[in-house]
Amino acid sequence: EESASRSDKKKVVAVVGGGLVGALNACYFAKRGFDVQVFETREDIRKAKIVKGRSINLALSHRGRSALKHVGMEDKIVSKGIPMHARMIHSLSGKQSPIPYGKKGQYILSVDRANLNKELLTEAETYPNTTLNFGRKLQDWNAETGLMTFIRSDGSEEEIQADLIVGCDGAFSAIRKQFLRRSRFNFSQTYIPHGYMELTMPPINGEFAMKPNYLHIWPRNTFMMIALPNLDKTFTCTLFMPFEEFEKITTGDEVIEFFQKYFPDTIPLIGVDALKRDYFRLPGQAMVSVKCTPYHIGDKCVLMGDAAHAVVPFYGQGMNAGFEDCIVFEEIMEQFNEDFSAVLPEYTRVRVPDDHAIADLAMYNYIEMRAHVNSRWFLFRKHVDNFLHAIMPKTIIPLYTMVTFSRIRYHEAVKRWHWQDKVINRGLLFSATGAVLGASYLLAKNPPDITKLTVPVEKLWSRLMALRTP
Ligand SMILES: Cc1cc2nc3c(=O)[nH]c(=O)nc-3n(C[C@H](O)[C@H](O)[C@H](O)COP(=O)(O)OP(=O)(O)OC[C@H]3O[C@@H](n4cnc5c(N)ncnc54)[C@H](O)[C@@H]3O)c2cc1C
Ligand SMILES: Cc1cnn(-c2ccc(OCc3ccccc3)c(C(=O)O)c2)c1-c1ccc(Cl)c(F)c1
Repeated sequence: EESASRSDKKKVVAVVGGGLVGALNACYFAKRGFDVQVFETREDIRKAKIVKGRSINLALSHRGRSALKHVGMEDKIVSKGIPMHARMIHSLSGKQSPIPYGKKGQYILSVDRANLNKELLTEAETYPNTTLNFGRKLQDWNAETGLMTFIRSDGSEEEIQADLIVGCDGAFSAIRKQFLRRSRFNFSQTYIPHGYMELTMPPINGEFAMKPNYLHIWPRNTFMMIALPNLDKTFTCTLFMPFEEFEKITTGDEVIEFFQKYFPDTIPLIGVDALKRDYFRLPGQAMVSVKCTPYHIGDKCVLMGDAAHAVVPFYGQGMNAGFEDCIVFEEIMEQFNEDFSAVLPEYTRVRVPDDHAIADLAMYNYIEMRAHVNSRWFLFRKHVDNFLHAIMPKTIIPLYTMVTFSRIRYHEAVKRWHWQDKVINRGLLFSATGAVLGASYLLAKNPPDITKLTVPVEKLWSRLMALRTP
């Protein structure tokens, strides 16, 4: 058994998983002077050949930026991100309607996933007390002794001891497997019936095919598509659709027929041949929601990122929540002076309600968008949000704003959202009652000739309800 501890003065922290959260976490623990060992299944992605046209991007917002800032990485990552100041809602007719996210400084950033991971690994490696071990897949580990067994790329086994194990090995975490064997460990996993597929929208004459500083959204109830810009002037489009719909489309012509029906404006932008080719490159990918508690075992192991809480991507918060895990853990390490026996239980107590809240919010968004949201309803909802926020800025803060542009704890944002809903409903009830009483008084005083009413009330009502139907 090989002991990883090089120096007796500082404890050994093993970060399992060198993805986005693991790489950032390595920086946090290294900054504190721990002897950090990162173990990642994949080979070093910085040495892998560039896979052209496979740029996957993510929306980085305030929570994630705050976590990056703490280890001095915010400016470097933001400088390679593309600001998206508003949503651009695409209607079926191809009409594009921008709705700002908020005040000038409130924008989200489209960042390249692979580059972000590489930058964070490189930053972690700049700490002399950090070692990155690639080609290591965690096979098993012992919660009492902290002894881990890794399988190397050549099939050989390697045993490593650590004082603290940080499980950042994603939604299908091997670290979490041990948790599942323990009493009073609560775990839920839900696959949703939708899948996702990424398609690339190339530049036209060297320029972006659409306006770049927007999160482009095509809300079609059951079907949704988004597009985020990349530095190479392409857009990465993500199509969300039920697996049974993916399975119905089996030929290139059926792909075009489908896009003609739901996303006609994107056909000339993505290209007929590219659509027919890229659509069959990979099948629709699954999306899973994982919730569990507690996040720790004794003073030995803690889960962070998707290993602790995989969320469906309908809020663009998965990575942001995982990054915020790092900064919350850091704050508790400071508070309890790095005493793991106090830090780990406190981290579970503080963080579980928030990560469960964002998991629920993301699922709520998915269900809400799938059921009601077409372009008219999306526009209506967001204009109402922005209007109420404009007239009562301290009282009404849109939920999306609290989640995306603040570090209000996720579960507090949900509580406030419910409170605001009550205020609005009471307000609407009050003003509706007032309007009815006032109108009745006026009607009683001088009754009009109702045959001359230009737009009968039922026509108004049917127009409002039409916003909700596709
Ligand atoms: C379609 C889609 C769109 C998304 N869009 C956004 C967005 O816009 N904004 C946002 O904030 N989030 C978004 N997310 C969520 C985001 O991708 C995840 O939350 C984030 O990648 C989680 O990071 P992680 O490091 O916890 O896990 P991962 O990124 O999954 O990294 C886990 C790492 O652990 C390694 N590993 C796994 N098992 C082992 C093992 N046994 N031993 C050693 N290493 C192991 C893996 O190789 C991987 O490198 C999206 C997700 C999806 C699916
Ligand atoms: C990647 C990313 C970053 N943020 N968002 C996001 C999510 C939801 C939103 O509103 C929900 C709503 C609109 C209208 C009515 C109810 C709810 C908004 C918004 O307000 O602009 C933005 C996404 C995203 C991810 C997947 C899909 Cl499918 C999608 F459309 C967007």
